[in-house]
Amino acid sequence: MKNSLIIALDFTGKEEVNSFLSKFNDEQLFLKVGMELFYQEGPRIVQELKEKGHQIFLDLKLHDIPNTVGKAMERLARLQIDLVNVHAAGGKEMMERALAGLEAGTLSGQKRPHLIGVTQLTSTSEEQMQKEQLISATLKESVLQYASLTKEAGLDGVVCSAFESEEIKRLLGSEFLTVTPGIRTAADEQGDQKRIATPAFAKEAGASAIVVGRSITNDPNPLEKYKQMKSQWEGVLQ
Ligand SMILES: O=C(O)c1cc(=O)[nH]c(=O)n1[C@@H]1O[C@H](COP(=O)(O)O)[C@@H](O)[C@H]1O
Repeated sequence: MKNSLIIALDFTGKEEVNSFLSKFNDEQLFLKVGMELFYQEGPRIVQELKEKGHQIFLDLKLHDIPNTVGKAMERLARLQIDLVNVHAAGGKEMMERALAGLEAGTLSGQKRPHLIGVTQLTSTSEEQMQKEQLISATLKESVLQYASLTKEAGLDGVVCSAFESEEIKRLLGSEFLTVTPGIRTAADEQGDQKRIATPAFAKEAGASAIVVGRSITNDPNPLEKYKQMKSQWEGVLQ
């Protein structure tokens, strides 16, 4: 889990996924299955990717009443994924029930998937947060509050931007996971992301893992781009 570069498979379906992965010469990867792919293909896509030896971050960002999220997590645990998330905004009780559901659903002899809480989405700016969510704190304070709540609920870490990672680790300990999306190289398009950082910046900030989607998936040579970003993340000079 730690030090992983997780590729976001934000594709419309299995065919696109297979064509993308065929360029990686059987390399074992850490892959993120998100809403788009999961809603199209269902749990089977997770099983198929696991059978090929990949690790899976199932990014469904659950956010509902505690009972519903707890029961849903019990089902998701059966998929034997490596990492799964909820929205921290759902509250401490919801997160506690999510964890309990995940534990209840994990088969004996299997490892419980890591559970992390999404703080403020990397597509949210401070201005937007203050205006739309009526939060008068700074964005960093809001992320730290969600991170503390997530830790109190017993979760393994958070999703945040690279800009908040260092402080979260300082406050909540180096073992508390910070998974950071919104990763771009200097040449990449920002798209809808607001808090973007390079792989090297995320490494400096002590991030546990980075999540990269379009920078790799939209590149004409995804394998090369993956290797480039991975070596920047791992601190190898180009
Ligand atoms: O939970 C996530 O993975 C997530 C949280 C967040 O705050 N921001 C964020 O971008 N993500 C996901 O990370 C991926 C980023 O994709 P790119 O912007 O294309 O690199 C997408 O699949 C998002 O759903």
